[in-house]
Amino acid sequence: MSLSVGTVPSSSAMSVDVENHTLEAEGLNAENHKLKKELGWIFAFVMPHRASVLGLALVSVFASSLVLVQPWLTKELIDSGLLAKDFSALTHIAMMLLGVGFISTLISGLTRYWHTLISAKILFRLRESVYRHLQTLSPAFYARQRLGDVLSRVDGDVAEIQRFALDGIFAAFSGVIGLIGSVGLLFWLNWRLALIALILLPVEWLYLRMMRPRVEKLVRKMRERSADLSSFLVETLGSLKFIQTVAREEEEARRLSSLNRGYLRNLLQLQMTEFATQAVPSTLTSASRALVFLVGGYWVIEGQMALGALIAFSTYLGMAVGPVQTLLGLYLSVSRMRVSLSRVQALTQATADINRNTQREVTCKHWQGQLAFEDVVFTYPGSQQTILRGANVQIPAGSKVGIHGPSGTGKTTLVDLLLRHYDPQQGRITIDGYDLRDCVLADWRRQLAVVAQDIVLLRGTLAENIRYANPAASDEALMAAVEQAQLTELVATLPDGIDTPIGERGMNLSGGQRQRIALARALLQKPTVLILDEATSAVDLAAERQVMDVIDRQFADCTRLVVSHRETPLDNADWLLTIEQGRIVMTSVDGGGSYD
Ligand SMILES: Nc1ncnc2c1ncn2[C@@H]1O[C@H](COP(=O)(O)OP(=O)(O)OP(=O)(O)O)[C@@H](O)[C@H]1O
Repeated sequence: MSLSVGTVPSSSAMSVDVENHTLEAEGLNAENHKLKKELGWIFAFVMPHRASVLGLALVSVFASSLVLVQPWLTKELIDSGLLAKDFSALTHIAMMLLGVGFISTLISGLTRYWHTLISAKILFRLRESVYRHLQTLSPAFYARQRLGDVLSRVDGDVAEIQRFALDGIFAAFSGVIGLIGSVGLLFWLNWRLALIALILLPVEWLYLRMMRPRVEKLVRKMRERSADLSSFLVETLGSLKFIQTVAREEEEARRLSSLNRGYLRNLLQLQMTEFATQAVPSTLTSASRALVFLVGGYWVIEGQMALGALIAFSTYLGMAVGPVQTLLGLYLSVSRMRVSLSRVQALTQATADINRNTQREVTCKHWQGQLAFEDVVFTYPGSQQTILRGANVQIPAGSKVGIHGPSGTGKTTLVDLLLRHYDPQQGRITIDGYDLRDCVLADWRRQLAVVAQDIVLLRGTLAENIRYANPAASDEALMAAVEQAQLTELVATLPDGIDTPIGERGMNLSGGQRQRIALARALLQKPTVLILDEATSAVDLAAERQVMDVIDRQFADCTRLVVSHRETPLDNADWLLTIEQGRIVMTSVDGGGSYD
């Protein structure tokens, strides 16, 4: 697997720091050709919305052009109103100015809504694409990569890109046009008219004060939504191996879409409230401008004020300040966006350890459960240590195989190869004679139930957790699984029975209870192959005996692979399997022979 975002050994703070610098340096050192590639990548997400983006750009050009109408109105005001000494024309043009201000405000509200909608859609498409990619990566990626860092890229950096798309590009658009329009109109200021222009300022200030708590409330709500999103990502990405095992990637991606929709609703609400907060002051500014023309125009007619001063004042008031500030702010946004773009794209360049696309697409639903390793050679990507060196074994369907032996010989590696978290470099692993690489991945993984030492429980009710690998299971099947896994007593003690939320990661349950939940889940899944990987190591011998009795009884028809250092789980095994110097040795418990 190649990963360009760097790796972080968890034990050393110093190396974490070094890795962070490497990550940042990579983002900052993005050269021109890289930027081109990155922009090309982002363009793919913009393309589906090209018609909206084009429409939005045109509306923005129109809105910016409206600003330029004002000098023209000024000219009309001088020629037709002041020089002609026509007070009614003067009033008429002042009303037109007010109208232009009003239309501009309306258009900017519309474009803000439109900007938010389009940029959010692009952002979510981008985020969902990155998330789907992360779902395909193997456990080795998450063992090397800090989850928080992944999260900050998927969340914060993607948001930074959106912020740029939302505020930056279109602000630059109107800023440049506004600046070009206003450059020729900068003249002198008139202090008396300035006072008149500022007369509505206290009203604007009072209004902003009134609106502030409302905006704050919405921003807080927004942050909570954002925290929900982060929690979802941390929870599911942290449990991805399990989610892959039960082939629920699609459902998780859909949950993300639904969170995104909630986020979008809040985002639009916030944006519109912020818009309303700014719209009133800006309308009042337009009114001030009209007042300036009325009073200033009157003074000019009365000979109390120079005509040039009035023109300079009005144009300065309307156009000079905003665009310059916008463009300066944009300068900083571009560099922030560039770093974020490169950080996000680096995630998508991490490649999976297996090829998910099969040539033959074997989808048989009625596996017998005969497993075979044929000349399997396997080394972890990036590792020097070869774990399997030409391993051969045939595991008969429906047999119970105890896998034991010294630590670190590769027992868990065998399980991960069966689950296709990795593929062997040489040889093949088969189910009923079919190469696992020819089976549809999700189909194959649904045939395997794994009960490991760390039981994965997700936020939700007990019933939802038991149903996780088989959400379509009937209530009767669910209750039967509960009974077979000896969970009836626990269900009776819970306040809402099987519908009681069991909390994040099942914190309030004992090891034995968690194990039984995992068993009930496996029972409901009706697997072809059951894998127990040190599943009972956290409970005492009596509980272990009980759990193993349930397993031997309820999964008698499944091919059972039991990885354990203890003896009880291996009782009643048909075969015992060990890995010795990269080769698999399997001996019959009856002394009937061995397989190497
Ligand atoms: N992602 C990985 N990258 C590189 N090496 C790994 C990785 N995972 C495991 N290993 C190494 O592969 C070897 C076999 O590990 P594995 O977990 O399969 O052993 P095990 O027999 O299950 O051990 P235990 O009995 O302690 O659970 C070990 O030396 C381990 O350090």
